[in-house]
Amino acid sequence: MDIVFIKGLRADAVIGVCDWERGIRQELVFDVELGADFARAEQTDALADAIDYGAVSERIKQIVVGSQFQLLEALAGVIATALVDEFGIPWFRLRVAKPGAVPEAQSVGVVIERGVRT
Ligand SMILES: Nc1nc2c(c(=O)[nH]1)N=C([C@H](O)[C@@H](O)CO)CN2
Repeated sequence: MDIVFIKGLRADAVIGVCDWERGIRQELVFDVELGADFARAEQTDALADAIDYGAVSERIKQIVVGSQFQLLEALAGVIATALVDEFGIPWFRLRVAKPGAVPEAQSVGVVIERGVRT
């Protein structure tokens, strides 16, 4: 399987379970690996035959800035649904980091993986 990746995509959201988090926006950082088969894009050299990392990035940002979840898991789940339903991606791994949530940690967050990696 080939991979299209997005690393360090930043977007802010209302996110968190604590009262103080409900009234602020916090920056989240996304790393995404998208499974692909490059065979057709290699032949045609056409973006239409590739997973457009720009379009995927824009969609993730759009979801994030409009969201108000408590848990990172819930936000990741909505993004996962979009990756499957709107982009038809057969396998992906999505990491959502919330820097600063645990001051003693460099970063914390969640990783979800969906689909079958071939
Ligand atoms: N698995 C998770 N654990 C925690 C989350 C979360 O979204 N997923 N969130 C929090 C708080 O919002 C924290 O970031 C601030 O106190 C704690 N644990």
